[in-house]
Amino acid sequence: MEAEKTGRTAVTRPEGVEIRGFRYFPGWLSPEEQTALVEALRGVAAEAPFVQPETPGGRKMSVRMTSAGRLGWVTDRRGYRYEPCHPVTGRPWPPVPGMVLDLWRAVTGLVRAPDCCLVNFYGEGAKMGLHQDRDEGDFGFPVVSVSLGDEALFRMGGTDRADRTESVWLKSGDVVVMGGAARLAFHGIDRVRHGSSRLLPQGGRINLTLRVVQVP
Ligand SMILES: O=C(O)CCC(=O)C(=O)O
Ligand SMILES: [Fe+2]
Repeated sequence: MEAEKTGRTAVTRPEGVEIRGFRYFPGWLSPEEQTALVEALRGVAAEAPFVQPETPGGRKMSVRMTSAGRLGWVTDRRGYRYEPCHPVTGRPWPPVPGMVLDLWRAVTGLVRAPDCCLVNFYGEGAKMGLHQDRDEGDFGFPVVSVSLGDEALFRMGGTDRADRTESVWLKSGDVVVMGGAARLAFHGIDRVRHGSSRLLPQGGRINLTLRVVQVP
């Protein structure tokens, strides 16, 4: 167990377990940290409103998205890519909240900060199909995912779409690191148990995905 100084109190972080190369840290964030993070994300969404994007094939995604950081992940008819500005406001994305950068450093041990903090919002019935994260320029850096709010069934596979998969219910405060062999592993959210958490007053789930996009 690793104790980390957060200013007022020393927080004990879970060690994590390995599932098919994914590193899973149940309960990384305390309830107080989760509340503070939601507050910080309200600030992000006020500057960069959530949009319900379209896939390159023209289908509306069920998840709503926004980003923080130097680059934001977007999708529309022109394809999946990273952009320096919000697609509707045209303004640069707001900075990644400090506590998210702290989490990235603590869980990865990396000095290099992520370029993108993608914020996914799952309302009732939203899900995300099995996919790989492969729009980044360097797969040597891990992807870190943070879950807040309602529980979600997270499916983890291998680098081939047909590989066997294993699923866990991600809960509020859980962190998953996709690095090494799992960096290009298929993953997705099959379903969310709407109303299973009280973190968000109206229910729903927020997922943050932190990525290094462009090196250097
Ligand atoms: O919501 C999640 O837990 C996964 C999100 C994800 O895989 C992505 O945004 O690429
Ligand atoms: Fe992903």
